[in-house]
Amino acid sequence: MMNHITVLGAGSWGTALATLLASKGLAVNLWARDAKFCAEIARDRENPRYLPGIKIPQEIKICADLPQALKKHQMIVLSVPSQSVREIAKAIKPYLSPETMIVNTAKGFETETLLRLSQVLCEELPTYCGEQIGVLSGPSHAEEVAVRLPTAVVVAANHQDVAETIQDTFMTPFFRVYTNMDLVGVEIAGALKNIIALGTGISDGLGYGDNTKAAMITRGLAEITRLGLILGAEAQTFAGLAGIGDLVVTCTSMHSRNRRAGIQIGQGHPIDQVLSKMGMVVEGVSTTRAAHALARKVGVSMPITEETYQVLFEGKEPVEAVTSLMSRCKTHEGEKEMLG
Ligand SMILES: NC(=O)C1=CN([C@@H]2O[C@H](COP(=O)(O)OP(=O)(O)OC[C@H]3O[C@@H](n4cnc5c(N)ncnc54)[C@H](O)[C@@H]3O)[C@@H](O)[C@H]2O)C=CC1
Ligand SMILES: O=C(CO)COP(=O)(O)O
Repeated sequence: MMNHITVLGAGSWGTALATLLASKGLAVNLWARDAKFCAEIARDRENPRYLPGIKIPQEIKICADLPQALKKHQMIVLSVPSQSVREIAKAIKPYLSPETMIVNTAKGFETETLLRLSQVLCEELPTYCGEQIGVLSGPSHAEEVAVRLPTAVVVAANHQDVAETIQDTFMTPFFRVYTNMDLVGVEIAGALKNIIALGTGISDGLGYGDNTKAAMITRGLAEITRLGLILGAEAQTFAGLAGIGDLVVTCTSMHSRNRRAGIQIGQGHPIDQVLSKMGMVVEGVSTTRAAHALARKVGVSMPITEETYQVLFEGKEPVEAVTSLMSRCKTHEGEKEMLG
């Protein structure tokens, strides 16, 4: 277990995780880049923009000064959007100690390079690659973790002892952490479920029903698994918390920003307006772009991702996207479909 933790990013997830870690009696620093915002949440002990109604314990030190936030740390938790992970990795490099453990909690790919986020961290922080980097994923909306509703997640790393150290650090009576050695699968599952949540939201926004939602989740899992297997993931991971677990919660919960954005897009609101009004990161948008490119690169069929891409980036009407999905050539379920 690690006792001194710095959480980088005071959005919904960083704030919830800092609160969870502090509830265990750990020494927690919470960093955000905006000094005025930091001063406000330090004064009010609440983060009204990203996690309203949740009291931030006095014990958490909140600051906008990165060297100060990292002065005494054993573990760094990254809770910034996926497209900022490289920038943050560069910024923290001078302040790391040889023992620093890094836990990424963002879900996505870097769109420019199509890399998984642990690969981005490995590029920027090669000394820490392998033995000191882990990933926390699984069905865990910040709003529910912050009020201590029972939650189960998964931590993945290349080494079991790294995963277990992170597991011990985060585990509480209301936050159950499993380990998983399939880092590739856990990262791919956590990133891609956001595309399906956008698509399911669009279907809800169009007024379609529970049958449609179930179809989206199930066929979504099939295409996530298909891409994952080609990229080296293990099939079993997609049946676990990072796979079907996170897919179910994100496609059905009103806490999900991806689902909520999808609903508004399905209702016909302009995409730019929907995203700017959300005021929080909707990771599925950049992940759709990345997965679309990855699927083409490796030659994998991802029909829901393709149609979500068409709606988000090519101006296709949501209702036409559903028609395209329903009128695809007939096919079959099962092991064979995983090959193509
Ligand atoms: N909110 C949730 O329930 C969960 C979120 N996640 C993942 O955690 C990541 C962060 O999500 P949220 O906290 O929900 O997002 P958010 O939109 O609530 O907050 C993001 C925070 O990161 C900050 N930020 C953005 N770019 C930055 C940069 N370059 N440097 C420093 N700070 C920067 C923003 O100012 C904001 O405070 C995402 O990848 C998300 O998928 C994972 C599990 C649960
Ligand atoms: O990853 C999440 C829950 O596990 C959060 O999903 P949203 O980003 O869609 O809110």
